[in-house]
Amino acid sequence: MDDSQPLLSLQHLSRTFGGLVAVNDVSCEIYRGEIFGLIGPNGAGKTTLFNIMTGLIPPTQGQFFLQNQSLVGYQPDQISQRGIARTFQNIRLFRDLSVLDNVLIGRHIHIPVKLWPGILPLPKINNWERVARTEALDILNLLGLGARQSEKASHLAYGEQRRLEIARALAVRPQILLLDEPAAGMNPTEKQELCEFIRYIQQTFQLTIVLIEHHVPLVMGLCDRIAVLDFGQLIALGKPETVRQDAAVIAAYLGDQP
Ligand SMILES: Nc1ncnc2c1ncn2[C@@H]1O[C@H](COP(=O)(O)OP(=O)(O)OP(=O)(O)O)[C@@H](O)[C@H]1O
Repeated sequence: MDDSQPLLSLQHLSRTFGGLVAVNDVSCEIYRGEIFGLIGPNGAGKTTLFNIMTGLIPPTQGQFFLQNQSLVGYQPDQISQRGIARTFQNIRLFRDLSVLDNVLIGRHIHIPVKLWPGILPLPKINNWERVARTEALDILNLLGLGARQSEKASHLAYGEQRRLEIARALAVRPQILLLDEPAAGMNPTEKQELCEFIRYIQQTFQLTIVLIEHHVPLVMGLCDRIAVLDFGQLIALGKPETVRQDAAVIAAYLGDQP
């Protein structure tokens, strides 16, 4: 693919809930390999935009494209198969399943239909399972969780659970990873480690990353470009140093930030 072309293109996306305009005519383009930040005050529409991009809710208006293919109307699993994976603001793990099984669940969207039981012989299915387990374990090892593979997810520390959520999203083999407030609930040291971790997975898995984050120093230090939403509208888009000095952004959001 030509890297001068956007990987993800949002075109005039809007979403209303009753009379409330949660996302209002948002257009922007995200390029391969970027770490792209999405910031804005509470209720600005950030998660709603993620929910649209992952097929959880349809936009009221507008389109979004992955490599020129419109994904409006696609279900979450179809979008995931095409390369967009996400984590959630509140950790959503299967707490009673093992660490490894949590990652395998992410991997299972790639089971080819022809491998479903009853269609192909058992050895083929077993082979697929073996490959899936090896890949899942590779991801866990890369994320420093390999030694914990058999433990229940609920036994992991908070920061480890966040990493496990990311491991599960990576098992989808995404091109784009959407992280919804990955630093929520972390102390300053953990936030610093998270920054390094995000850079590490971006390079190791050749990802494009879009992250929602309230911690401004983290976003400014980590992201290549930042989009700022306010009352559903895109009020600024650019490099961190440009966005930081934008009068509308300071008035809407940065004024009371550290
Ligand atoms: N399913 C829904 N039904 C009704 N209103 C909704 C729904 N989802 C979101 N909203 C409203 O849409 C607006 C945008 O919400 P959203 O969660 O996208 O904001 P946000 O920028 O992610 O906020 P935060 O930083 O607090 O997570 C809010 O006013 C919210 O109450």
